Amino acid sequence: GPKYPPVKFLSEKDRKRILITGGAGFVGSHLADKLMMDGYEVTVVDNFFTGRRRNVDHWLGHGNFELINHDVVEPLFIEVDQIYHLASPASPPNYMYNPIKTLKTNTIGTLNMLGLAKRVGARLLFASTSEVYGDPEQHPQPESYWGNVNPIGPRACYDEGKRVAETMCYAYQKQEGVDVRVARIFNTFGPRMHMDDGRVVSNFILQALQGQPLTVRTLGDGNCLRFQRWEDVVNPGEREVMLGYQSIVENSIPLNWDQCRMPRLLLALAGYTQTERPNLFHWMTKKLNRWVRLFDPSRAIG
Ligand SMILES: O=C(O)[C@H]1O[C@H](OP(=O)(O)OP(=O)(O)OC[C@H]2O[C@@H](n3ccc(=O)[nH]c3=O)[C@H](O)[C@@H]2O)[C@H](O)[C@@H](O)[C@@H]1O
Repeated sequence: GPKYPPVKFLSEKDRKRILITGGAGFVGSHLADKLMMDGYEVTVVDNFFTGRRRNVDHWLGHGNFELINHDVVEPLFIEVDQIYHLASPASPPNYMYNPIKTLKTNTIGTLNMLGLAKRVGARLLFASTSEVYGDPEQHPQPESYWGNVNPIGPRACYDEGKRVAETMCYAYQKQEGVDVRVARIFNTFGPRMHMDDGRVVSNFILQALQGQPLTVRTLGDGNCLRFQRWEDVVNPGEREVMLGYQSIVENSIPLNWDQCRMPRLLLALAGYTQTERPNLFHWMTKKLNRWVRLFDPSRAIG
């Protein structure tokens, strides 16, 4: 039979049934791996808009694993103990490709998953985003910051979709007693990201591999966008759900490199040295960079 990664044995009582929406996507599939290896029963739901079957195909046929081709905009009736609701395109070119669909996914899709959580009494974690802060007027942004979003701006379908989804989560908590968690995820990178994702890390890698200048944007004061590895998103997110931390958490652990340092490392990995190719950086320094979002890690690690 097929060879699967090693899976812990859990007794039937401990073997929670866990739904991951968007579970064939970049972050969702790493979460699926973690929960599978921890011995849980994992159901992945994905419509394969940006998710890929190959991200989870190493689990197909495993007794603890199920893959359902389903769009969360349609209601879903299954029996589960926990829900990780990650379904949504996350990179700007993807979510701006069909803004109405992005809105439906984050609003109707979230409503459906909250309805499911309410019916079966499941705890639900909603994957929100640093984009709820919009063009922040405060640096870094703590969870208590309300944000500064243009409701009709080019990113509004995603930003406002995630904002109303957060509102729905806490409405279902207050009115219906649904046990919710909201994690605001900041720029994440790692294996299984699309090469054409359009966000900065994959852009840098592509530029480095093609020997093109790396387009690095920095703030005048030397501050840069911060990144997190996928492990630093999946593990705290999982801990929040399993251990029952409550309230909104910026789901971030600071990584010791940022947008200023990362390009040098990528170039080294691509086999270049700066002396060989002195023009490999294209630094763009701006006095005030409204779009820069920096997380405040105190709550996530405190
Ligand atoms: O309109 C209202 O007045 C009511 O709206 C919701 O109730 P309801 O629309 O019946 O639906 P929920 O049970 O909250 O579920 C929301 C959605 O999730 C979907 N759902 C529900 C359960 C399920 O297992 N799966 C699933 O996809 C349903 O199709 C529904 O569209 C609220 O929960 C009620 O408090 C409110 O009174």
